Amino acid sequence: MTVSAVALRKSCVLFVKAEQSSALERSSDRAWGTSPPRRNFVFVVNPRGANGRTGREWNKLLPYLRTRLGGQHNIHESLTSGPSHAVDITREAIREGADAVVAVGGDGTLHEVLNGFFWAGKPICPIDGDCKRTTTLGLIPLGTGSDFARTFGWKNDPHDAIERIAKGLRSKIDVGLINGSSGDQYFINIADIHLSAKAGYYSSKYKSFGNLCYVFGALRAFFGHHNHDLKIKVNGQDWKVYDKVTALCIGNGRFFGGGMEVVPTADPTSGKLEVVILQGFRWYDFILKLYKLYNGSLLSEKRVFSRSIKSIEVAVVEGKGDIFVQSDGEHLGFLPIKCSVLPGAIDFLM
Ligand SMILES: Nc1ncnc2c1ncn2[C@@H]1O[C@H](COP(=O)(O)OP(=O)(O)OP(=O)(O)O)[C@@H](O)[C@H]1O
Repeated sequence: MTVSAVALRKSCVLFVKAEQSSALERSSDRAWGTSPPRRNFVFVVNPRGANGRTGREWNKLLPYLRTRLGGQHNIHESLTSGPSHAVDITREAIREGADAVVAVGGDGTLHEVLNGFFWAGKPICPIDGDCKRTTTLGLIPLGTGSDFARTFGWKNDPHDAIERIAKGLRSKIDVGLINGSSGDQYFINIADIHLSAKAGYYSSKYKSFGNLCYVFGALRAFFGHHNHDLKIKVNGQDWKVYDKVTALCIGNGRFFGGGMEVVPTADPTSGKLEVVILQGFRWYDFILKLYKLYNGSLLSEKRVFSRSIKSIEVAVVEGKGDIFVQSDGEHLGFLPIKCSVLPGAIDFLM
């Protein structure tokens, strides 16, 4: 997707201006020789997230954030102007030497900020060339679903998030890399294929209904849905055919669709991804088994298969068959895809 050059220029100027003042603040810290260096935190805010709630909450939150974090941090605020803008803001911030880039919004915003940590298949380095100095990824979950935060038991509560940021605890977490029809894409939560991806595609059209968007999206995806035979290659071994696949989920995180625990064994610090394959499901199975999706017991179902992987390739067995693919709730295109884990690729503020 293209980004408005004007909007991008504006965001860069905003960051550069704040950088100049922070450089001054840093030198005065050093002159006194007492305080630790101030840290540059860039907050990438999607004002349209959660149907505009993110922007409204952020405006109320910013004065508190400045009070709580302003003593040790330079706070840089950057609002997105449209889809993909968060990718560009993040790349610019890392090149300028930001200590942390914090996504403020839902999983879509987090996904874009994550993708801003990479360029041409490699992590982005600061302009001064010091690639050992890593930028940390942070999150203030304020989206419709905010599903990645659920893996850590976090709520959509921005004050909790600010406390976590203030504590500054960091942990290395894994990232998934997908190579498909849209080129390289990184994901932090779940990549999924077929029915759930189609439901995600449609639910994005109903975000104005809040969490109900997932119900409407699922209902629309069921119309004309057929389970499909897929061939799958795990960890570079031989292709194996899985018949009547309803959905296939590759989890770094555990939840999607506004709280469905579809990959209950996923752990973003494990160095692996967990794959869950649902086979032969009919529409009424979802009604009967919906509670299992919400209480994390789906793996007890006979037609649900799960395993840990380092890499996976998925393709249709015959013909083209437009099988939807999404990652972190964002539509990515259609099969085939290759996917692998990048263990500990990101420093994350926990
Ligand atoms: N200024 C903007 N105007 C319109 N869309 C935007 C803007 N900035 C970002 N976006 C797009 O909004 C989409 C959704 O954002 P986000 O994920 O923050 O909220 P959400 O969809 O409500 O939450 P969740 O993904 O957790 O359900 C993203 O895919 C992003 O590309």
